Amino acid sequence: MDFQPTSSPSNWVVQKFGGTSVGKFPVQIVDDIVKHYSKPDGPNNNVAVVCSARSSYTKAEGTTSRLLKCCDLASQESEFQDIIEVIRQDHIDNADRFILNPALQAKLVDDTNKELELVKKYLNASKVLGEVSSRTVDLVMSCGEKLSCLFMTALCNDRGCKAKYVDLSHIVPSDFSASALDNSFYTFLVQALKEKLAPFVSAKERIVPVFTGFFGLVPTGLLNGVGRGYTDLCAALIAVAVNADELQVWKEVDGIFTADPRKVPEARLLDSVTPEEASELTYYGSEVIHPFTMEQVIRAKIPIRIKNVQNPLGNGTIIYPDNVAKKGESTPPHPPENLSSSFYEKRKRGATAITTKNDIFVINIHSNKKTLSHGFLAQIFTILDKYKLVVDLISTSEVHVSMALPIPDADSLKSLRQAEEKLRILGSVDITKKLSIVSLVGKHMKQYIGIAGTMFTTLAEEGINIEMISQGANEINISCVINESDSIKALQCIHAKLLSERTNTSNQFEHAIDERLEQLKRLGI
Ligand SMILES: Nc1ncnc2c1ncn2[C@@H]1O[C@H](COP(=O)(O)OP(=O)(O)O)[C@@H](O)[C@H]1O
Ligand SMILES: N[C@@H](CC(=O)OP(=O)(O)O)C(=O)O
Repeated sequence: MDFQPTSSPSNWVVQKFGGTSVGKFPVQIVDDIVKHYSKPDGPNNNVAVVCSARSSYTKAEGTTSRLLKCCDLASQESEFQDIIEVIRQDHIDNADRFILNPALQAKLVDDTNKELELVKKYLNASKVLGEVSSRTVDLVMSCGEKLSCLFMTALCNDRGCKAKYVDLSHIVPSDFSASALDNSFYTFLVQALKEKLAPFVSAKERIVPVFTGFFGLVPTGLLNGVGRGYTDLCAALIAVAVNADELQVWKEVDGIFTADPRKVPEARLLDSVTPEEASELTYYGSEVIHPFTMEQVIRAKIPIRIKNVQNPLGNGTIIYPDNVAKKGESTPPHPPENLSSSFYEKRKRGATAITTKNDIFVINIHSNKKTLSHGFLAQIFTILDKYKLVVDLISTSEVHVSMALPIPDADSLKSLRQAEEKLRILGSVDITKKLSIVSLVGKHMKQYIGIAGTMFTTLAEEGINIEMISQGANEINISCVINESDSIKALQCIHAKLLSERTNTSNQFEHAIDERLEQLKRLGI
């Protein structure tokens, strides 16, 4: 993929707002963030906004989840109207509450009703067929981002910040022939987004484009191909298209912490993490940023900054590789260096963060030796693939396989039970539920001896039983599976041993000595 970014500043920042932020803090987003970043006596940037569908409280009860529930109901030929009414009422109450200008408010209510009528049409057609295609799911899902962005555009204009709604739900033409989400598809999207941005880039007057954080009907279906959290990827592609100086992902936390601050009050805010670390944290339970986001922006040398909507002046956390030059710099840092911490600061911490993921089941399969071991693994994965079951961790010997799988809902449990029946043909199967994965993540852990040992000894000292152990092939993740009821205790005790401020301070002596020894070595003493 060749985006050919220029190294000079473009004076554009792309700001992505998640669903719960739009739901809870819309006025702060407009007044303290969008207006602030674009004002002449402030950072004076051109701002492009990208929003996800609104959630008043949690993502699980948000608009996207509700729309997906409607798709489920339609596919079972059941009634979905009540949920559409809940979505309508929620958005209309919101318009009443926040939009003061009567004309803007009336237009917003009208646009909201029109979008929901369209969704009802798609769902009614699917209900008759008793089947909802992935294309229909995408069309229905896009309504969430449309409603949210219609509202945010109206709110910006209502509060004196000129903004224009940009609907991306048809950016991929229906006859587009790509069969996969590959580089050529992303190149096509970036080009199409450049065209959408062009009028804003060339405009004499500053107008904030508000992009629906939904980029159309992608080849494999957005939900299958990208999954929930797709707005991060959409924002990344917009950042690449405008060659932004920074992609800002605004959340309800100050940035990325050494652990979920809700579960570990001593968790520390990190200045910077690498894209690999951010991906691992997201895969293993800390929903930081969608893993597909990073590749797009980092190729174009655009740093990603995670920031808090409630604390806009905080520095946040930067996601950027520690061995790649930034936009505007010709050479990468040497020795490899995080953006704001020194080499020794980074070495000192070893592990970067810890995370847990609940709703895990472990399947143990002991081969009946009727197939050779290579056939044994191949058959297991064919069965799991058939039931769309994802394996988070695996540990194997020639005749025994243990796998940790996320089973977060009734549908995946049903698939697991169906797969179990087939797996029994291969050998004895036992399944343990209510487990949790604990993952210690850190790009620099491999330079240390004894981190895994400390992690597992700490769990043993707390009387926490380990069900399974696995170290990721990329060497930035050491994981184990424990009882879900122990997960908070495990997080807190490992954090205290390997990640707390106190641990780092006590390590300072050790590293001061290390540093001195290296100096002496350099001097040949
Ligand atoms: N290591 C971590 N650093 C920061 N937040 C974390 C971490 N692990 C888990 N979290 C949780 O992830 C959530 C992400 O922020 P939130 O604004 O709720 O997301 P969204 O933008 O998807 O709405 C926070 O509630 C936070 O408690
Ligand atoms: N609205 C979509 C896309 C998204 O990215 O959401 P959020 O930015 O709130 O995580 C979802 O719920 O998955």
